[in-house]
Amino acid sequence: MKLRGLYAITDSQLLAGKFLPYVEAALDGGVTLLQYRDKSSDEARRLREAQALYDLCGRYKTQLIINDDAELAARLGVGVHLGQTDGPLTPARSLLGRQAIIGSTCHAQLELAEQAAKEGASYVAFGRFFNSNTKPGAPTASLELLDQARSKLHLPICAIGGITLDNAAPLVAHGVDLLAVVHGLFGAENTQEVTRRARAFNDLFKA
Ligand SMILES: Cc1ncc(COP(=O)(O)OP(=O)(O)O)c(N)n1
Ligand SMILES: Cc1ncsc1CCOP(=O)(O)O
Ligand SMILES: [Mg+2]
Repeated sequence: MKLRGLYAITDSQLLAGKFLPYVEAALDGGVTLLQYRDKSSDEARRLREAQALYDLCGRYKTQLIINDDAELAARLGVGVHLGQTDGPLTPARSLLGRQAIIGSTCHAQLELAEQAAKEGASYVAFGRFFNSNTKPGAPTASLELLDQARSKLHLPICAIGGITLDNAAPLVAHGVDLLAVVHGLFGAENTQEVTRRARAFNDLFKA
């Protein structure tokens, strides 16, 4: 499966009280990957919500990715996204199998991406590219880094951090395969606007 297009990421605070309708609206507009990102330690809620997303993704033929938690991903039989402090990639690959999508945060460092590629990552993620409400302190990455990554890596490249419809086009022009978005997608006033934004993000890959 080609990893290219919109990568929607949930946010428990932003989506409080409208979690499933907003996610479904995004899937309706077209989502290549959906990441369940919940930084709480409420395991029961995490399992319940991840299961609900799994069911929804099944209906829309979208791939679900769990942030941080390879055990939960294994329980559901889906992919995982691992940051630099979320545990090593190799055991996660053994746990989840050859087919599973495993993503790796590489901040703004090409060396981290090369290492992740060696360890069997399915995609590498750079960012943040812009000011982010969700993770203001994330290290900043540049378009030049994307150019270097594109020429050195043979893996899908994901960009993250403050991405909106107004600033995403240059990222795609510099070789990004996946646009990972929280606020720029789910910070919308209503579900119709979420769907419109999802479609518009995907259209950037057709230009
Ligand atoms: C697609 C994607 N890219 C980067 C991240 C950030 O992961 P990490 O650095 O582990 O930070 P948290 O998201 O866990 O706070 C991501 N989640 N998804
Ligand atoms: C998880 C993460 N990692 C780097 S920036 C970021 C947050 C992305 O959210 P937003 O699209 O709202 O900036
Ligand atoms: Mg993490």
